[in-house]
Amino acid sequence: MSDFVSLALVWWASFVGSMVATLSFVVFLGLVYKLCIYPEFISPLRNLPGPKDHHILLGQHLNQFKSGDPEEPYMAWMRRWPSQPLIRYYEFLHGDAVLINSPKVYQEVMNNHCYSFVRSVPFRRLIGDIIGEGLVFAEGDTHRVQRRALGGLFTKSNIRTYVPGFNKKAMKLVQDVDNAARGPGKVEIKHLFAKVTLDVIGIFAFGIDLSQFKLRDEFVACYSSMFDLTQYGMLLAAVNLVVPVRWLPVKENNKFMHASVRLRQIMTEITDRRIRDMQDAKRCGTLYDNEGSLRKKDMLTYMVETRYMASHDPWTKADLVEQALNFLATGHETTAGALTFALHLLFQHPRVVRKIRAEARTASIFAGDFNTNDEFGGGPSFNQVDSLQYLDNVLKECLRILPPVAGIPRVATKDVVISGQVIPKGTTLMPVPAVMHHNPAIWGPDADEFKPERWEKPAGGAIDAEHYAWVGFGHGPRACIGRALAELNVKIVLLQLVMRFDFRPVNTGKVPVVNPSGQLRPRGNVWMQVRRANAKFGFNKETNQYYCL
Ligand code: HEM
Repeated sequence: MSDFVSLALVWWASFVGSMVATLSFVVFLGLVYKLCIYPEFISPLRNLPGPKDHHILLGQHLNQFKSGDPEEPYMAWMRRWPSQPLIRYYEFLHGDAVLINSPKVYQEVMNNHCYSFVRSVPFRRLIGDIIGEGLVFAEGDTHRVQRRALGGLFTKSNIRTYVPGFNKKAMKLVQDVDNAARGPGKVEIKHLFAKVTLDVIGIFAFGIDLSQFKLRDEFVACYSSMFDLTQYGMLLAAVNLVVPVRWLPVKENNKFMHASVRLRQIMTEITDRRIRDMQDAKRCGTLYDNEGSLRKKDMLTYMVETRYMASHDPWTKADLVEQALNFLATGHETTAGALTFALHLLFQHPRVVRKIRAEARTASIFAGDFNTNDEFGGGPSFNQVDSLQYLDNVLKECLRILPPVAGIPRVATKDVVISGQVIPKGTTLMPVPAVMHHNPAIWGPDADEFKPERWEKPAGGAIDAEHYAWVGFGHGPRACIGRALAELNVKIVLLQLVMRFDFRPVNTGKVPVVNPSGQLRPRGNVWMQVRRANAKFGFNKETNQYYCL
């Protein structure tokens, strides 16, 4: 009997041993195929140009993390192959990825074949907890339905109705900056802009003055915990792109998850209260005005009425919370980034500042002494802001030089042919706005220079023809839904500040940014010296325009 048992044990051990050996051999063969044979000899992308300095397992993830800037490696590849529309690189375990490097490819991916691609898993891991499961992560038909449901809120004609509220918030900002101008003479703009853009989103999306309820400061603190990462926090975020590690009980993760939970708590409270108030108002017959329109016009009220209270296919309360979080994050972070980079850039180009002031003066937007008799009144009207062509060019140029969105990767859900090239299912396509915006093959040898005048080219010039070369707000069915709101907000705030103050960056040159990140977020504070402007205006009778000295 004991002989039989030991025989059986020996047999079992050798069986397990040979199974392990076979399995290891199969895994080894699989890895050889995945890491060498498929990418080098079989992948339809094998003949595309691209960098070869990747890590054998981590692909370009390691170089991207080490570069210290979410755009830097892509920019280097664009500079090396400026005329190649597609540049191939590797992700984790030699997963195929392609950088979009021409307006035509951008158009085909983001417009013509938009729904053949979905957001990538690493991108969802990077920001999903922060921005919520709303429109940004909806796919296919769900995306089409949500976009249709919300699109009407973002039209220019609706946005213009918010101008008085936005002006009020911009004036509050002016007061804060003026306190700094009369006091320490310097001001930290990143957090100041985060506050004003949150205030604006509060009015537009929730019909609430967030600053009054002290919610704004709590939101700023939550976003700061999630975005302003320490070196170790950035390392965790980078590892999390490849393997999920948010569950690890370390300080950085706890801080991140605490902020994520708190954001949802606050938003759930706001949504709960709004639903209750609207149900009460409906019972009392006060939900609508005499014309049958909702009395409150903000986005949350609209979503509760049209989607939560809908009899057909309603959204749940959790859906509303995720959508609201989506707009809170996408709306304020990008706009605050745009403002921070624009102000920093503008005041390194005094000539541009003078032209903005002269144009505003010509459009009768005056900067008076706001402590006594403020000629701005409540601020410029929508039509006044809309008429400022030079300011519009400046904004386009700011967003060209420093686009706040660093890049949102897509993954092909089936084989797609783009620009004659087969893109196999599962390939990551990477649109990086800065890559499109700095390519000398598209913009010419002065691609890196800040020149708002380049937008004055007559219609039909190179830039018009290359519509998809400027992608600050994206294009196609997934283009930025908040563009009109963002442009108006940035222009109003910039005008108010540029007309009243002279700034000077404490540190000139490139602002260091957080990495990894889907957006360009300054790392640390951004300080500017500030004093009240003493701009002098003159009037040119020949051109019938003001000029600024
Ligand atoms: C200067 C400020 C802004 C910039 C530069 C910007 C840029 C962008 C870009 C480039 C995209 C397209 C991303 C892609 O490739 O898929 C996008 C999408 C989006 N943006 Fe903005 N954005 C700004 C402000 C806003 C504002 C104010 C809101 C809302 C209040 C907003 C809401 C969204 C949403 C929801 C999407 C996803 C749209 C979809 O997938 O259908 N953004 N934004």
